[in-house]
Amino acid sequence: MFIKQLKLNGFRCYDAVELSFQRRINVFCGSNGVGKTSVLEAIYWLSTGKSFRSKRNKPLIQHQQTEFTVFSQLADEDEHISHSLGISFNSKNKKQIKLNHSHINQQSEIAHLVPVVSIDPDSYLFLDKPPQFRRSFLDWLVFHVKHEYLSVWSQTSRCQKQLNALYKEKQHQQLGQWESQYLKYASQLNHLRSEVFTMLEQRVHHYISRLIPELSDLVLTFFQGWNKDFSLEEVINREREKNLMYGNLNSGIHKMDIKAKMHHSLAHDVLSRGQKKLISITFYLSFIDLLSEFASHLPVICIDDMDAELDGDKTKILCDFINQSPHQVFITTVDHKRITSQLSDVDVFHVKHDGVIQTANGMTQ
Ligand SMILES: Nc1ncnc2c1ncn2[C@@H]1O[C@H](COP(=O)(O)OP(=O)(O)OP(=O)(O)O)[C@@H](O)[C@H]1O
Repeated sequence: MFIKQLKLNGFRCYDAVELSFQRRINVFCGSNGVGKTSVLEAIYWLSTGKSFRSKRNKPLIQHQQTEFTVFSQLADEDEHISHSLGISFNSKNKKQIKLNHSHINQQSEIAHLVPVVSIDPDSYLFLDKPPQFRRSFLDWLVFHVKHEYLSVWSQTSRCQKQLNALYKEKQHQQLGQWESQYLKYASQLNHLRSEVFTMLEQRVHHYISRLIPELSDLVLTFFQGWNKDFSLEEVINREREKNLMYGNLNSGIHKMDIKAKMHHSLAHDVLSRGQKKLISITFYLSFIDLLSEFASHLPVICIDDMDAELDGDKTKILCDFINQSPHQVFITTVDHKRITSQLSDVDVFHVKHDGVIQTANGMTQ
């Protein structure tokens, strides 16, 4: 599945724009602030219903407008249009998803149909971000790799909410029942996460040895959210008084993290910014590999500001990965010549001010 056509109305700086894409590599270039990232953001939004750079959706609505629409035609490998997908969002926070003219309630259905992986300036801070960021990253991967994830995750968070309410209200009677429900689902979720982490870890090491062999000593660990010397049941029993005192569950799967260490120090504290960016990229390349292997459809890849801060050799390795991959890829860059000379099968889009996009053959969209 790939994105053959994209129409944006009232999205960020785009009043109305219609773009046709080719199956492989599409590069958006232009000066700062002209709207390159916004195109990638729209593609990511289409799949996830979220922006990769804004926590809220309202800032995506063009100033002076009350709603935006992102519409796309999806094609199969033979380039035949197989789905038309339109998602609109308005200033009253109402989202409408239409797939082949039928209303869809669950964004997760679209995420399965057209998975999109975004590698953007936030992704490059993978090691510096708070644990929540790495947790979402791993959970997003588990969602695609393990089909039972969504139901286990929603049961776990339902039990956790209930438990937190009981701890807060100091309701001892029902605690045992909800703690054992929580334990059941949290253990399942922990198992799914730890299996996917092991797959991820193997691939990250593979990419580190290719991209940054000097960092091959990096040690990754899966922190499940509680002391590994005890079972979750033991921890919950030991911490019950504390949980009641603070009014919430202290340890559990909501504290999960991926820790990276170099020579016994946190990688975040000892690596250079460029090295941290490269390590981050290895996580995302591994993510793409696993999605390609397990998801029902090949993921579309968006890479924002691709070559910023990468030296020539590293940019070349990344270009080689893209050339060899079967994915549809969208890239933004300020100076396209540096990367397009190393990529094959590329369409270049020149993004100008005022939402005007020019294709290589001179057509203005
Ligand atoms: N809701 C909105 N309505 C109208 N314009 C907006 C809105 N949100 C952002 N913009 C503007 O859209 C423009 C495009 O921003 P975008 O981040 O896509 O640019 P870019 O080309 O990727 O820039 P850079 O190279 O600096 O990353 C910016 O000028 C921004 O101020």
